[in-house]
Amino acid sequence: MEFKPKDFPALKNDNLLRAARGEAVDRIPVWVMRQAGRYLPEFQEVRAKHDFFTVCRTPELACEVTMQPLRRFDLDASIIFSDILVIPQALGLVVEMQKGVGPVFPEPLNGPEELNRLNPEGAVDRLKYVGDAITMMRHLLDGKVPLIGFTGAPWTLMGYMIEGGGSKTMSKAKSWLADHLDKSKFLLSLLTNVTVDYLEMQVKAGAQMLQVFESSAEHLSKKQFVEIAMPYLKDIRVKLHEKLNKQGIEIVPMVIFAKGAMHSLAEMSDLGYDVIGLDWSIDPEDARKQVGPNVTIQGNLDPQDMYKSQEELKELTSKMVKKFGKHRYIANLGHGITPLTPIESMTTFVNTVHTALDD
Ligand SMILES: Cc1c2[nH]c(c1CCC(=O)O)Cc1[nH]c(c(CCC(=O)O)c1C)Cc1[nH]c(c(CCC(=O)O)c1C)Cc1[nH]c(c(C)c1CCC(=O)O)C2
Repeated sequence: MEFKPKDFPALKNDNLLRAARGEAVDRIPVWVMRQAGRYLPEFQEVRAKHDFFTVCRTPELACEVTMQPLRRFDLDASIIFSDILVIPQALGLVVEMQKGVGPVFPEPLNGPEELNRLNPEGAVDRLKYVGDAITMMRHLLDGKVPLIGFTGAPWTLMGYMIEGGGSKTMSKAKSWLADHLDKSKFLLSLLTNVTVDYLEMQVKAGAQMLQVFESSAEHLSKKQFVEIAMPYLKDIRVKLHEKLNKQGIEIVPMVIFAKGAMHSLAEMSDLGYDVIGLDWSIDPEDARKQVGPNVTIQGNLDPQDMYKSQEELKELTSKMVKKFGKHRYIANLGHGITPLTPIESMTTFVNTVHTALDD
């Protein structure tokens, strides 16, 4: 069956979007980063049969795993199954997902002289499969909950492309910043432009909210984050809004999640994003003070708390929700759910968010 990005079923639960826009909600919306993932046996089953990026590139498979957590838990959002590293792939770099290792680039960018290996021409066309999965998912969701699209932020993508995978120190990527700042900025702005086109494509395909993952912000000093990474985060928001406005396309809420950058919440609240994602390192009340009243905050239970007893988890979740309150708040973990998380912890987390303010 072919799915077209039109005549989408009406949204039945729009609490996520209302929270993002600062409107009143019926209940606190909750979703979980990496909610489609290895802690679910049905996800493992799909992965046993198909390579990671085959799942990303095959809309039927991507939709199946996107749907899996929604069948089990009373979530208020879905997030399309994909990965932030599809952009480096579309630019021409090979990325493999290796069992027990994570993403690996057999041939990373070894120096600024290799920037000409990147081919931004037509990159977004090569990511059309993500749009196809989004459109198919909007129809399959039947309006149950909104669908979130996402991307990696420029600095985080640059880090993976230079390190060739995850890195404890990001020392190669940071040495680009120190020794080749102009070339680094060239790369960051190339990634920004592709990202803007990519997010535009996702919105046209049916994404109803967008999250930008700056997961490697933790490797930068505050000064580097503010002076080097943040201007591109702003550019993404400004340029995307401009593009959508020009075409008369409705703007969707945007979330910035910069892991390890809780030192710059006040600065981030000026970027014009509707929602700021919090990592688990910061106290809710502290975060609210720093971002002010006009931004929605999302987070931020420590993923490790999902391994505690169900009673403790309930207690911690309930305390967190009470601190955040119902206004301008989206509940989530403070980073992705980890593979050995007991499934019942997801049920406890989600249901506790929904009932925490009842008494
Ligand atoms: C840094 C990053 C990546 N990918 C992503 C980030 C940013 C979020 C974060 O900080 O965690 C984003 C991402 N990756 C995945 C999603 C899917 C949507 C969702 O359910 O949230 C999302 C939003 C699937 C995935 N992406 C990956 C998996 C697990 C791999 C597998 O199935 O074999 C999933 C479900 C693999 C991946 N992909 C990446 C890494 C470092 C890894 C390996 C780490 C790990 O193993 O958990 C890059």
